Amino acid sequence: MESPADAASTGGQRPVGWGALMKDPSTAHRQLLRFFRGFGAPYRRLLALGVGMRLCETAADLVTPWPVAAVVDHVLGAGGARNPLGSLLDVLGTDRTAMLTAAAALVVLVALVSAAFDYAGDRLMNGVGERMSAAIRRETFAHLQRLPLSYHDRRTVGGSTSRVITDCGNVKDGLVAFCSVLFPGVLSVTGYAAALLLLDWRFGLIGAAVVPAVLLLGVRNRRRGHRAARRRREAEGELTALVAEALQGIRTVHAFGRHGVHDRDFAARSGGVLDAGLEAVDVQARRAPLLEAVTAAGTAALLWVGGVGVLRGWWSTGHLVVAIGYLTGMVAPLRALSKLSGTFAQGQASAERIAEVLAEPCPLRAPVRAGARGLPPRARGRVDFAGVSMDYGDRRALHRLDLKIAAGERIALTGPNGAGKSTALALVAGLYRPTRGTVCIDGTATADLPEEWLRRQVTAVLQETFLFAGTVADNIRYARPDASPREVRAAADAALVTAFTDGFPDGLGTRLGDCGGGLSGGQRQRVGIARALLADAPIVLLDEPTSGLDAEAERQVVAALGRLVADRTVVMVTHRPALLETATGVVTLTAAGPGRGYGAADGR
Ligand SMILES: Nc1ncnc2c1ncn2[C@@H]1O[C@H](COP(=O)(O)OP(=O)(O)OP(=O)(O)O)[C@@H](O)[C@H]1O
Repeated sequence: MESPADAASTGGQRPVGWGALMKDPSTAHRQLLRFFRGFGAPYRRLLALGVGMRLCETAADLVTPWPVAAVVDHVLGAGGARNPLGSLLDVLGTDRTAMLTAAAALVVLVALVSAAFDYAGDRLMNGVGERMSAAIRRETFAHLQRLPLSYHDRRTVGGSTSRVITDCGNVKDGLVAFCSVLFPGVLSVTGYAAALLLLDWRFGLIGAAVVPAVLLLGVRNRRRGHRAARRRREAEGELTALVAEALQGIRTVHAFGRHGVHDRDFAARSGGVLDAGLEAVDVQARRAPLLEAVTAAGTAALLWVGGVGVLRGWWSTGHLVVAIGYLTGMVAPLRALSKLSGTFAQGQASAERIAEVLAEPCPLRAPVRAGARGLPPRARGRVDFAGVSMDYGDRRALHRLDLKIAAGERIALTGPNGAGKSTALALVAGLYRPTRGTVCIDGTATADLPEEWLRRQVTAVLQETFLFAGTVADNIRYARPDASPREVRAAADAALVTAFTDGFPDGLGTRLGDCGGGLSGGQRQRVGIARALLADAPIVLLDEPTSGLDAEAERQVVAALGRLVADRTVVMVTHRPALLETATGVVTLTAAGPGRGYGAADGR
């Protein structure tokens, strides 16, 4: 099966969406493993080496009780045979102190060997767990970023952040627990059970009875644990979304003094997290006493059977010591495994939430269509709307728009609020797909154009320019990361950015705060224009770039825009006369009446 990473990077659509996978929850975890298997593929060799280390560690652990048994049988004189180390001690003759010293040294040596393999196994396998989860996190973020705006319109920023950070973190915890506890634990248990069986079939039967009993306890309530973990993750995601929203709107919260409203919302949603958390704790806690009872019963049975066997001379005391050592060794990882059920339930719930994101079809990563190959590096700039309708869900934004814009024309779209002007711009940029009809650039539908090519042909200055934390120059260079400092400076000069940054001590190197804080509205717009100038695209979209500016700021922004729009196709949305004057034609989108959509009246 194609790995998620491959699927995403090649733009392949996965054969089955996660929604379909989840139809059968009983097999969901297996399907989930298959879904994520591709992330482990590059680490097969490391994993194989890690498995080898674990096998050696298990082998060393199996030797651990034998020196003790040899001491009991050969040094303390309990008598007995068939202890492979006993004959080794016999080499030392009758010097019991030397035998004791040798046995003690052997205990230390075996422990050291086991610890060394444990260390190497942990390094290798946990490293693979960490690397796999880092790859999953990278892929989730990369995929999420490229999902169409229609996906993001339906999600909160906090919710999506929580999937990339917290869910990927939980998957990492699950993977590391798998590598460092589950896998070595299963190896140890299997090794101890097999060794018990080899020691004597009666010991083996007791060991073999303990394993399924403990495993049954592990899977008991698994569904309940999984449901609780899933609910908890959903509630935590909502909580993150709530915090992100309140902090994004912190100025409004302060301005209206509505902290209490957000406190109450937060407390209500925290209640959901708490309930789910308590349920998960309950599921976990119920297992502990049952597990103790099963292991105590197993030990008691072994002690009784072993004791009877020693009394009747079937086995030596040393054999009983070894058998009890094996059973104790077997129970320890089982106990650790049962404590991990919460981590695994949480990891599975989070993996499902990540799989939901990765299973979202991503048209922006679709392979280049044959008809779109051989495009010129730069479009001429003709834009055609042919019978374009656009619905956001069941909300109609545009209805049958027909509009032809020749290369080099500067068309202003006007019309009442909600007439679909911004939607028309978004369609030219290929940010949405029209519900009906086509938007073409130089005769090719945007839906058929490669994403990268389209991005090079269209640039935009929006009502509010979003700036990232970093320097002013970084923000301008965002349009073309390989631009030289001279090109950045030229764009900044042309957009009248240097007119204000030259007054700052660090000039274009001035650092902006989070989300580009620290500049006025007009200054931000000029940085946006410099960015668009640097992109040097043949088609420029302007969405109310001067709204909200005072007369002086508007004059400067319009002057800067004059350089951006020269010799380019421009589609602008504006009501401001200063900008309208630069248009070569005006098209008014008119509401055709409630529920009947909108039409276009071409005012050219
Ligand atoms: N992301 C979205 N999700 C759902 N509905 C949307 C979305 N964007 C716009 N709409 C709806 O589509 C319709 C057209 O919106 P659009 O922003 O294109 O109009 P506009 O003419 O640019 O309005 P304005 O002049 O107020 O900016 C409106 O009814 C709006 O509520």
